[in-house]
Amino acid sequence: MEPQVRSVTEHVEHVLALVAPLRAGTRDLDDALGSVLAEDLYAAVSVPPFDSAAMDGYAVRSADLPPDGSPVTLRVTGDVAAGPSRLPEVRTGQAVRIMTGAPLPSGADAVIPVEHTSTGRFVAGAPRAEKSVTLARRPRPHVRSAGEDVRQGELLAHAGTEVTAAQVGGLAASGAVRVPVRRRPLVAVVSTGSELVPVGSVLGPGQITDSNGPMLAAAARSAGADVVRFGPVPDDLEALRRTLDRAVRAGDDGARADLILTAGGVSAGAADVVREVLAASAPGPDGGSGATDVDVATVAMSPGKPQALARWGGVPWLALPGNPVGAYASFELFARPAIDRLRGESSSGRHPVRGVWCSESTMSTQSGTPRAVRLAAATGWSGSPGRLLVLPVRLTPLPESGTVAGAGPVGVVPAGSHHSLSALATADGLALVPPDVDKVRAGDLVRVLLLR
Ligand SMILES: Nc1nc2c(c(=O)[nH]1)N[C@H]1C(S)=C(S)[C@@H](COP(=O)(O)OP(=O)(O)OC[C@H]3O[C@@H](n4cnc5c(N)ncnc54)[C@H](O)[C@@H]3O)O[C@H]1N2
Ligand code: MOO
Repeated sequence: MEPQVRSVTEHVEHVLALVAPLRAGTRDLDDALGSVLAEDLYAAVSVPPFDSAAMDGYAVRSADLPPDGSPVTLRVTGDVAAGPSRLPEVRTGQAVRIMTGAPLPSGADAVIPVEHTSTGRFVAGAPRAEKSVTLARRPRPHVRSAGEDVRQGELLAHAGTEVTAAQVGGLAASGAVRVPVRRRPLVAVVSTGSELVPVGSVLGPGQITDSNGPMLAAAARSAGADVVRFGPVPDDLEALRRTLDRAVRAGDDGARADLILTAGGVSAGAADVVREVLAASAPGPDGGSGATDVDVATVAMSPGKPQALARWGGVPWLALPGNPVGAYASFELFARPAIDRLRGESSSGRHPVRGVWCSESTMSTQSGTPRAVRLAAATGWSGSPGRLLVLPVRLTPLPESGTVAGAGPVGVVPAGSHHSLSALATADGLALVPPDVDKVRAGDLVRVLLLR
């Protein structure tokens, strides 16, 4: 099974072909935060639903106020607070006390803020004492018209976008109760390698802590997935097959996973057991699932070169390399887009790398997906000719006299080597340097995938 040599963009296409959006259902608005809308949402009611006061003050008829701005004294005939059951009417020569957000009584067409009247201010909790008020016409009526903010039937949110906290407010005000969303994908994360021990174990000779498992699980959660973690699994064919069979049924009551992510064992080593399992794609002796749609690739990126895709027991499987920075870079470039697609996010064309080659837009604003921005390099560094270099970088202030057109006040410097876990841990972003760039010079604009 010779690996296919391909670009990052080509590999993304293969990844996206492996997964399809999950079934849509509905969810209470209170539980919808972070879910992706399965349909466009329209306002069920207008906001505000009625004409209302934009200030605490007096509701008046503007026909009673002299156009030249001279003061007039009106009889105060009633109160209207926010959320009243009965509305007084404002007749000629009358004014009614009104609080911000309260419905405008019939007859009135303007609100005069209390601080611009003879009353001066309202005392919280004190009943109305004033019999009359002296006030004058103001430049603005301080009335919010019904539907001024949102009109009933107006498009509020697009299918394929993630529900944000701010959006929950708008949706609630516009009458949303249950919203059409897709469920969270269930991702099984499997670490492989006989040298690995779980977090918290005392290290024996030659052993290291499994850091990819917790890292990929956290990354998948940050992408909006539920996660079940397996391993670390030793480099043993049958142990890996058994774990993959369990991963297929990772959910509560054996519900199927939507995606399997493995880390490690995918290159050319004698103990690269993932490659071995993929090569022996028939079901195992114990009747396990077996791999189908096997696709082993050498992707033109650094780190993260060896990759494989398959299905195990029908579940899409992304086999990522073991080197921690390569595993993380692979997550951002391949696994996150796969999770986005399962969630029904309309992120195609906004992929941080596909975007580089497919459009001239400089920023991806897709919610849930780290944003790709263009920032100036504050120092120079070497590229990785023929491969996309994924380099952990830190943000740094640029010198005042920036000479680069389009550069902001912030630039980037390498956080360390592209193989260093400490560089990744301290990075603010990943610089994505295209394969045709052999040297990045100070001042060059580079695409950066922001991580925080
Ligand atoms: N002869 C060749 N050797 C290698 C090639 C190659 O093309 N020819 N490619 C190299 C590249 S590039 C990478 S990347 C690695 C990827 O190899 P694997 O995916 O098989 O990863 P492992 O060998 O299992 O591990 C690599 C490295 O990462 C450490 N690791 C693995 N899993 C974890 C984990 N869960 N937590 C922390 N660290 C982990 C592992 O100990 C190794 O040091 O292959 C190169 N070799
Ligand atoms: O692809 Mo490997 O992750 O270059 O080190």
